[in-house]
Amino acid sequence: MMNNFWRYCHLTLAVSSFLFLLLASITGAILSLEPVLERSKPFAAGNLDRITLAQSIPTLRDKYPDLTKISVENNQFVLIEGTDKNGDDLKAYVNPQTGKILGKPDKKNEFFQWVTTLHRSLFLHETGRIFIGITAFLLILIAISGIFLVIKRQRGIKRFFATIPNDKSKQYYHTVIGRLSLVFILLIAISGTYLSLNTLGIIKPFKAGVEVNFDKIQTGAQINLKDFEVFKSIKYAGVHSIEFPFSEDVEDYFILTLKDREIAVNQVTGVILAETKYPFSVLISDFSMKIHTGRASIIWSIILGIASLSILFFIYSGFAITLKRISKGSKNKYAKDECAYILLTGSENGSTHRYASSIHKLLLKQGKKAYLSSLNNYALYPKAEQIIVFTSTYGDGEAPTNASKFIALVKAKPQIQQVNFSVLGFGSKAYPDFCKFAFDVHNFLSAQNWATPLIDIHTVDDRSPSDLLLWQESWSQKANISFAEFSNAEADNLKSLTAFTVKSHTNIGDTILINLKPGIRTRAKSGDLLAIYPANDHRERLYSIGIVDKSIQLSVKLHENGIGSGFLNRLKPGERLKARIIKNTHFNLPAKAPNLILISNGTGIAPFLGMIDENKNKISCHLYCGFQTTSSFEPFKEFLNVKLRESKLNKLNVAYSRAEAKQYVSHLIATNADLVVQNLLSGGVIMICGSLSMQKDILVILDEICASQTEHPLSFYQSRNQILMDCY
Ligand SMILES: Cc1cc2nc3c(=O)[nH]c(=O)nc-3n(C[C@H](O)[C@H](O)[C@H](O)COP(=O)(O)O)c2cc1C
Repeated sequence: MMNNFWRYCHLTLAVSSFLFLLLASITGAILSLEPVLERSKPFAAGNLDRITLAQSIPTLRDKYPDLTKISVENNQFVLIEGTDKNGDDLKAYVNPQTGKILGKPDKKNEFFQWVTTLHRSLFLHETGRIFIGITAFLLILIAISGIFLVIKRQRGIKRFFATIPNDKSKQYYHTVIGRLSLVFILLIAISGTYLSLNTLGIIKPFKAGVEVNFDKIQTGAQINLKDFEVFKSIKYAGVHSIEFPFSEDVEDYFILTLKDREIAVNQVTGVILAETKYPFSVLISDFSMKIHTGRASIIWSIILGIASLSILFFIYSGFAITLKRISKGSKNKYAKDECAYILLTGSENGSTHRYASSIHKLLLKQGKKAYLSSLNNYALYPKAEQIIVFTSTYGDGEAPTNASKFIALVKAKPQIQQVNFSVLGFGSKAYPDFCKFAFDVHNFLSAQNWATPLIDIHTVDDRSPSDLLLWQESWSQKANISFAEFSNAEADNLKSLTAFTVKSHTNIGDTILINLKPGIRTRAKSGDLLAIYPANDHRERLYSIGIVDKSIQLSVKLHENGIGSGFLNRLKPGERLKARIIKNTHFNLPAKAPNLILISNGTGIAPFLGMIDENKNKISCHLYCGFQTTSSFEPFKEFLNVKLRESKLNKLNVAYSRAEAKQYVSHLIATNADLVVQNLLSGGVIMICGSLSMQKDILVILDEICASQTEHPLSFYQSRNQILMDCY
């Protein structure tokens, strides 16, 4: 919520000041060149922090007796004014130690003068200055809201400069360049605002000047200027200007305008006649001027120029990001009340919405009545058969802005009729809470009595084509929607087939166990999927595989009239099968898990057989599997007993739903809550494979265990890859 607040502030301020900001930053970038060009002139005296007035004034006076003023300008230019020996006006830059003339001041560059006026007042005098002042103030607020957005995005101030995953998006560059330049922009904005307050008279200007008490001026023997104590103690670097006495009369005196005070000095005795220290406001004005104009140093003026240019980039990228967000809205052909397919999206920057939109188009092309909207527009859908949620995750595993109210809306308005749902989460594993909001939505919908999962939740890491393909495959099978006309070039490339040889084929009851010899170049892991095309057409069937003794093992339940299981059932040893492996990386044996709990029902045990066989490090591994009868467990019994003896499996727990105690695997989990807690708290992994209804029951139990016995909800562990699921 806070994130939205800062985002809306940032956007509103940027929109309201956009034109003036554009002008101010273009002119600011141009003006930052002025000090650089000035500095290139050969008038700099150098070493002004070492030369005292006592070392300089006698020499200059000697050389130029009618000197009236010395000014120290930016870039260490020392300007003298007065009249020369011929009585002509003298105005020149000099070396203060030798008096050598280094050059004459040029007329101020007309172009820079023009740009300066535009920058300060837009040629609108007082009105323009007010607009520019307000713009500078808004820029302070934009920079502050930007800083808060970066802190929020980076999950804390300490991680302000931590790496941001580079997805090459405008948002990435907006943030990365932003955090480098925000502090400089803030300084430009604060100093600009202060200067505006000064010129507009809102901060009362300080009346400079020293008041000399003429009655107290004393005369005496003329002391040489080089011996004036006050001149000895003041260096050029601390001087703005020195006004010389008008005549030799003792009542005329030197006026020294220094960085922090003004003093009057007796021209005969060298005594300080009066001194006025500047108030803090003058020092701040002076500092603001330096900061804002870049006159303090050439490096600073270059930084200012870059910061001004970065504002132009922010204006461009900020508006591009906003336009992308706004353009997410698409027109629906059918009203929500007449649609069977409801596609709801949670998307901050539009990529998730674009993918959902392409699925929407696919459905419309196939004559389906489909409706696309954002999760926050959730409503009652009287004709809905399926709700498909496509959502990204933001912040600390939070909902994107257009999905923040979804869960509350569903609670308030449950659907009347039974609806199937599926959730596709978009996220990035670069964040600790991978797809957390998608898990939250999936778990929440699973617990609604009107909602039944059509397929298991799927996640997409950094828009991975293979992850998308995996979802497409699963969803298209269950929803009976062909993706043949769905254009996704990268995904299509993954579709080439390989030949596998059948090594063994065993039927035990209604279970078929098949071992396939992989091709030389086949790379497969337990938990990956094997896609087969039983009718040699677009119809595809997917089976979870286990790798046992280097061969691919399938455990398939034979269904009456099942085209996939029927086809596999007819295979004979030695025959070749054309199929392809689909990587299912989210369901492979985790490399670093300290312990494992494997939960399956029916042939969902298939990938676990491979994983147990792969458990060469003998990490603690508990298997909970559910079967209908003791005979359906028979095909796996011997293999698992061997693994128990080899210590690759620590404990085997079997539940029979139609024999013995008539239990489901979920009952076994409920009675072993302590093991679940131990596993989760020690960073272990729980893997679930089998039917969606079993998954639903298990998730309810895990949710209760997490809520009552750990500090975090279930989705916390899901988003940290501690709960891995592959159900169908
Ligand atoms: C500021 C920020 C925070 C993010 N936080 C997460 C996160 O906590 N978990 C996650 O899985 N992905 C996170 N992501 C990645 C996005 O969810 C991912 O890039 C997604 O594809 C963006 O989809 P969208 O363009 O529809 O918003 C984050 C991205 C950004 C820019």
